Amino acid sequence: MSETPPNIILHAADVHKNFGGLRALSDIDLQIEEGKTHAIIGPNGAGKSTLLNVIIGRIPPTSGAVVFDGTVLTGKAPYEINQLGISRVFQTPEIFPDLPVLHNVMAPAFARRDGAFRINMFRSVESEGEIRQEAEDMLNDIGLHGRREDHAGSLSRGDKRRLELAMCLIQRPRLLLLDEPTAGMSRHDTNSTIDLLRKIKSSGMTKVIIEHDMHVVFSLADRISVLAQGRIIASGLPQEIKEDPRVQEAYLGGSVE
Ligand SMILES: Nc1ncnc2c1ncn2[C@@H]1O[C@H](COP(=O)(O)OP(=O)(O)OP(=O)(O)O)[C@@H](O)[C@H]1O
Repeated sequence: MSETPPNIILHAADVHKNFGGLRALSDIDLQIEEGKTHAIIGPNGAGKSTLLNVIIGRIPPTSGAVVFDGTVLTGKAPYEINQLGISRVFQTPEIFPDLPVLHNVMAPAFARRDGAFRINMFRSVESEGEIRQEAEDMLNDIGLHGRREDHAGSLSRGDKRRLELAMCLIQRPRLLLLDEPTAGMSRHDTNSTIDLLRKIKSSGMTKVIIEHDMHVVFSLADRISVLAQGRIIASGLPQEIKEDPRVQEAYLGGSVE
């Protein structure tokens, strides 16, 4: 009996991006399988953030296209791409610093339910028991429940990142893009974030993760693609990538562990 072919939920096809004379991305062909965690690794300046920005519509590619579940994303505005079910956790957390932590998580849950943010949303917050409960459960999962009444701006950098992750997860995206989700976190917080990301794996959410920390990469990734100087030099299972001499070479002769 033949195996069912994997469902490719995202395909970046023949993507190129030039910044003036600089070729930030060349010949990118990246296929992301539905339900998997796909890590993109590579040295500084390899083009990882540029690739993520092309996927979410923040940067138009010079040529090529990105297709999500049969829909061409290229040319769409970031909010349209978000409405298709793609969320991204940024390197610099995008939160509402003057609002309580709990309301930060409730806001995107309202947006998911209503399709857009409503100006006076928080007037009806207390009556929105279901959403409040969902947000509280999410804060419990992410370890921030004890801080729910504090202003988000007062959180540590690592906690702000976890809050932003909660804000993305509560939208229940089909594809979650994580740009160095554990940067700035202590080892303890990094490990709890790994645990949380593992936990949501069972929900079937597809994740693309950019990460420098190899402990995080090898704890989470089902597949890894390696970018170097704007090109994908290797793509495969974690063990294959670990043993690939081209990857070792791209990391300046260091070992990938
Ligand atoms: N807006 C921009 N204008 C001009 N050059 C840019 C721009 N954004 C990125 N670059 C350049 O494109 C190349 C790829 O950058 P990018 O930030 O995508 O790499 P990266 O792999 O994410 O690096 P890091 O791991 O350090 O975050 C770099 O040479 C960078 O200087």
